[in-house]
Amino acid sequence: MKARLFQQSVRRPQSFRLLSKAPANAPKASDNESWLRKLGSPQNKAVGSVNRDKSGNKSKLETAVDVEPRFQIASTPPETPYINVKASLSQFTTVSYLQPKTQRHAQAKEFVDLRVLKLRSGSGGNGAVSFFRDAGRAIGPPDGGDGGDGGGIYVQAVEGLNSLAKLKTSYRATDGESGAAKQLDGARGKDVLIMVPVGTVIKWCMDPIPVRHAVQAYRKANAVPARTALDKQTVSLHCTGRFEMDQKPTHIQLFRESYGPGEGWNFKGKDKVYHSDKSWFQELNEKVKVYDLEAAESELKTDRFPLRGLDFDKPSEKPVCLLKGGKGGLGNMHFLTNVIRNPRFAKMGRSGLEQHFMFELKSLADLGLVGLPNAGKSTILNRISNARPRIGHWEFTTTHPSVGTVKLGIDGLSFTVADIPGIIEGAANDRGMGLEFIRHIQRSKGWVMVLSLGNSDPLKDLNLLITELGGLEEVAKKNVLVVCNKADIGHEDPASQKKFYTIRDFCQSQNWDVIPISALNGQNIKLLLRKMAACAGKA
Ligand SMILES: Nc1nc2c(ncn2[C@@H]2O[C@H](COP(=O)(O)OP(=O)(O)OP(=O)(O)O)[C@@H](O)[C@H]2O)c(=O)[nH]1
Repeated sequence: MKARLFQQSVRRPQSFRLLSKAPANAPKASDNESWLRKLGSPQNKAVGSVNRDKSGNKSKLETAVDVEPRFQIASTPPETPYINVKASLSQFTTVSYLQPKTQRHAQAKEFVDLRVLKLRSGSGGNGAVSFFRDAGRAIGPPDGGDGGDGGGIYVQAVEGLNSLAKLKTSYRATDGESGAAKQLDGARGKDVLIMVPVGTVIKWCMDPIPVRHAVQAYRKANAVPARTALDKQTVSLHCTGRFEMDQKPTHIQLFRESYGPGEGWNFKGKDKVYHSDKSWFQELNEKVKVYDLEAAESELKTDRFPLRGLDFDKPSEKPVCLLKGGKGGLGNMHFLTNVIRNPRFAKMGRSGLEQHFMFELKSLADLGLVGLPNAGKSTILNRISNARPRIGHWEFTTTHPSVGTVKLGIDGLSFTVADIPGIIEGAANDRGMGLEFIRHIQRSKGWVMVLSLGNSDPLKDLNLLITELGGLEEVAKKNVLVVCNKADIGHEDPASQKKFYTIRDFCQSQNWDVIPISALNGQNIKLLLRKMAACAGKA
């Protein structure tokens, strides 16, 4: 905490009756000296991670390295004060941001479930250099007030929103105002509050511009899809976390570009060169260095972001701070001592923090409907819920997810179902709609895989779905229900029936539930609802 050494924070000028006397709240050299003494010397101060590793403090992009897909620990304390993590770039950016802007904007009009935002908190205002003056006194004690703290960036999840479309591309909180004469502290910068829908996950991400360039270069050299290029490039991050036990990285350390200890002075009248030569200034500066180090240490403690992101899966009780504003600088009244009678210098405010974040809206549906295009997912959702997704006999009628609520009519029991665009072979490599919409079913307890018995080989379709969703192991993490739709097509034909039995046998081998239905004719829908409720964990 900043030491305010004399009087309370003063926001309004005082009126003085005795014009030639210094004001009653004028700073006292003895108070200032006792504060400076208490700070101690920078040598004795454990500076922790502040000074170390300044050059490597940024997230770094590296190319063409084969890495583990998740977070790989590169080096750990005590060599560095951080757990250094290498991760594939795909963890910290998104394929859709590699597309040309025009394509993204066309999609943005329809449904926005992903945004990359550039956020910046405000810098602190500068401390003022000023001296008390009145008719009877040419120059009185220093009375320069402190700069106000910069505004912060906050996020709050609220009910009633269902898209990220209204978010701007960048937000900037305002800087704190500079301090002024008569011990006036500058006003605090204005905070920015970003409202997001419940279900939003915020992840730290790389600045999309260098990423786009790096990926383009990699793809040119290797002729691979964008997702592969992202997977093959790594980003190195300084992380904090549990050091003692298993060295588990939990937070990404963010770094602001503020001045170092002993820097950040504003001089008035005589300049920096003049002051740097003076032993009284050097002595003072040595002590103020400790104040700067403490400020930097406290920034390092707050400037951290969860490695795996912030999940707003319920409305937030109060706004959550993403980026804290910079601290205001000290006014010259703090630097009056028995030796320094006219401090013509004050501290600058500390800088704000600029970072990119990825906002993803992940639906909170209990069940996710997945299937190849045209399998009949939208028809099913239409029949069983209040959702009205588009139905068409052409592929990819569904271009964005829709969520419907299914009411069972028993004890008010209900569950929600998300329909996402059809998955095709190569989706994992961004063919078709890709796997961009998978986020909407990632939270779901159960996955309902919809197959069309009208297709020639539904078992092949099922295997394709499993592969594109990440393999059996990934799928097995969910409750699974396989729905064989379009059972009306050739239902009396033994060849058609055989298709269903083959699927049924496969499902039995996986311990998955299976049901034949006709969504078009409404056959077997009641039983389907019961099975879906069980799959959603509601029955
Ligand atoms: N015969 C028959 N046709 C069906 C059945 N269910 C859906 N259809 C038809 O299949 C076509 C595709 O249905 P949709 O519900 O749009 O399929 P979808 O899986 O949502 O398709 P995408 O939007 O491409 O993902 C439509 O023409 C439906 O009328 C069914 O049980 N029997």
